[in-house]
Amino acid sequence: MSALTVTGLAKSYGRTPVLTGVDLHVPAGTTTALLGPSGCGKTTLLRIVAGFDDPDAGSVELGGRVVAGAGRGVPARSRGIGYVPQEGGLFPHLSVAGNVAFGLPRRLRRDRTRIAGLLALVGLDAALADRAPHQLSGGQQQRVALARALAPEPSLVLLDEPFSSLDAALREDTRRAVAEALRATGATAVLVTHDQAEALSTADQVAVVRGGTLAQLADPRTLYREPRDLDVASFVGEAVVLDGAATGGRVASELGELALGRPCPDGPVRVLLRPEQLRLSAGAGVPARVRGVDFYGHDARIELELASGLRVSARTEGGDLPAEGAEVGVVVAGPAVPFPATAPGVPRTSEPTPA
Ligand SMILES: Nc1ncnc2c1ncn2[C@@H]1O[C@H](COP(=O)(O)OP(=O)(O)OP(=O)(O)O)[C@@H](O)[C@H]1O
Repeated sequence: MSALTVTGLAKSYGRTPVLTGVDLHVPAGTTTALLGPSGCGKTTLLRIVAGFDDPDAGSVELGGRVVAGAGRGVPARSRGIGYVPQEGGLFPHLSVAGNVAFGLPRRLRRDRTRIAGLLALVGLDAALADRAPHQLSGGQQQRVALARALAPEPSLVLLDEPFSSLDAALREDTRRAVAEALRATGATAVLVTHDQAEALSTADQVAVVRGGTLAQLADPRTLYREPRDLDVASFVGEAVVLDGAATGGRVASELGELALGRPCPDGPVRVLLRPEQLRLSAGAGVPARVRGVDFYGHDARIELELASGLRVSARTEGGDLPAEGAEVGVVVAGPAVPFPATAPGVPRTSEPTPA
């Protein structure tokens, strides 16, 4: 498996710039998720890496070899890249074994042990080997597609929204099986997704694509806890954003005096909290009115209205939930992350309701 390095990559379609200078390094044996809203250029980036499209500028290096840019263009078939498309793309006239064998060198195509090993790798029983693709669930089809992509031991595996057509339960199982198979083979992989939970839970690092470039490249925990700006913060999870005044590493805010997660100059500041940091407490904390309760089973999202009319979200375990209209106390756990008071594009959790 090889490291992937993308440098200064640019691509326009007609006069519309799609990628405007992407720098990305994926260390060998790790998985990077490309996360971004629809139309931000994730697939375009993946297609250039795969060799299906050429960049206008910049380069792609695989294992230290330039495969695109700088006057070079190694054809897709010679890059040693495995590709898993959105919906499997299995050959309908071949059995599961036939599909997986397609990825193997000719001399190994009849090796049932090898094929069973690849199916086991993606969590599938060898008994499925003789089925046709249409006799499999969507999740099983995606696992077969991954087994086929891994069969030739590619230098890099690209997965283009591989779980997007699956329903929630199947999606989670398939995602986990794919992540385990990638880890077990030491694959270098790039996963395109617009699902932040999928990106955070699957990848070693997440690249947030915004405006044709990378807004941030970081490991999942850093990205969630220390986003570069409030736009990234709200893209990778729900954000509670408050204005306040910082003094000596603490900030006075509408949710009381909060500790700051990193140093910032004294003065006006805008801070980020996550809804799971807001704890409801009877008889303690800052008073708030419950304006909505979304019950999800394992947890619940409580919409709270603060004294100023600002609405914020709390995430709590799904057990003892307050009634709508109830007055509760809010206590904040853990530090707030400071941003400049003038941070652009600030996504307030909710605008204050008019008086
Ligand atoms: N072959 C093409 N010709 C013209 N425009 C294109 C072409 N391919 C993509 N685009 C445009 O480039 C932009 C980026 O598309 P791309 O498919 O890379 O986005 P994406 O982030 O993968 O989106 P999604 O999550 O919806 O798949 C879009 O505005 C799209 O309409």
